[in-house]
Amino acid sequence: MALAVGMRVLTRSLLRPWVRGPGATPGRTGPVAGGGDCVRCFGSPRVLVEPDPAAGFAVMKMRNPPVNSLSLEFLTEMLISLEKLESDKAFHAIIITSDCPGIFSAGLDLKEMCGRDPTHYAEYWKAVQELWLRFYLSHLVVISAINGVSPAGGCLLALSSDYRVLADNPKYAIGLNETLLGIVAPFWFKDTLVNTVGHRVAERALQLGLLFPPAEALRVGMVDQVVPEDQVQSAARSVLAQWLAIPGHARQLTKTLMRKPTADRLLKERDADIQNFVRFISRDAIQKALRTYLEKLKQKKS
Ligand SMILES: CCCCCCC/C=C/C(=O)SCCNC(=O)CCNC(=O)[C@H](O)C(C)(C)COP(=O)(O)OP(=O)(O)OC[C@H]1O[C@@H](n2cnc3c(N)ncnc32)[C@H](O)[C@@H]1OP(=O)(O)O
Repeated sequence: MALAVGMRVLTRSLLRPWVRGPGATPGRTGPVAGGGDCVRCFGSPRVLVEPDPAAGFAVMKMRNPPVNSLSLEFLTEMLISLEKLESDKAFHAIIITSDCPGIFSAGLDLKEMCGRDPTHYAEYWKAVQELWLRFYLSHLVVISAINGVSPAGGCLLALSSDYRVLADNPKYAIGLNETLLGIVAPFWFKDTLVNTVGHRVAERALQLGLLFPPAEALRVGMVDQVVPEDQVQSAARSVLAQWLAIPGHARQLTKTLMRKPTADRLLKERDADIQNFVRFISRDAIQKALRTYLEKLKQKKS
């Protein structure tokens, strides 16, 4: 409920023509990454959408610096942008990528799960569920152009796409590393991984909290393609052509056929999953583990 209200308010206030660059004003043209001008860009503070309606797709750039952690506001803005693209018949596909150098997404925002009250945890988890359901079941072709590291929730986002292109940089590890934080990936994270890499690889990866560097990620099927870093966007665009050449209704129905049973598991027990999350995350031992992990991240710097 709170999410629905929040989304309505944000839709009105944030989805405006978006123009990049200092001093830019809505409605004017601004420069876009990779050169050229972006006349039709729109979005919100944390999500830049570069549409190419003639080609039938848009690029959704995550820019929640420093690490694209999936805060409540950021999740909400992503959902709104996705909804806008899904409701426009000009778009058949999106490419998700990052505007934060070296980071695709650091996953769920640990600050949303630490030191807050149960009402907040419930609202946050509902938004996380919603993001996964919307991306996983989107009728659009969703391609991830993974141009940075993507642990845990960042990996889940990539796994929810139809196709993953990863930049070949040994630092750009991908995986569900929850156990390293002392937490447990919920069943729908696990199911999404199993559907991608199979049961055995998922079982080992989940228990050990493995983060796979590009060559390994390709070998186990976590990603579909590894390309030189400067080619990740162009490779994503090239592969899109193959997906868009398939009759849309047939591809969409097939996607639903493949994914709906997995999504239905969560849909059937959504409230119970929220209660479970709130109970789990509120435990003193879990709060302590998360605080320690955040502290370690800080200490790494000094
Ligand atoms: C029954 C239910 C069970 C619960 C299930 C919960 C499922 C959870 C899923 C998740 O996604 S949990 C999050 C997992 N993410 C990680 O483990 C990544 C942690 N971050 C990193 O490893 C690194 O930050 C990085 C992404 C590799 C980037 O490294 P870099 O050296 O470039 O930056 P840092 O100096 O480490 O970080 C900058 C800044 O950002 C803060 N930060 C990093 N990650 C997060 C995060 N996930 N949430 C919130 N904040 C994050 C970090 O603390 C730094 O902050 P400051 O020190 O500058 O204040």
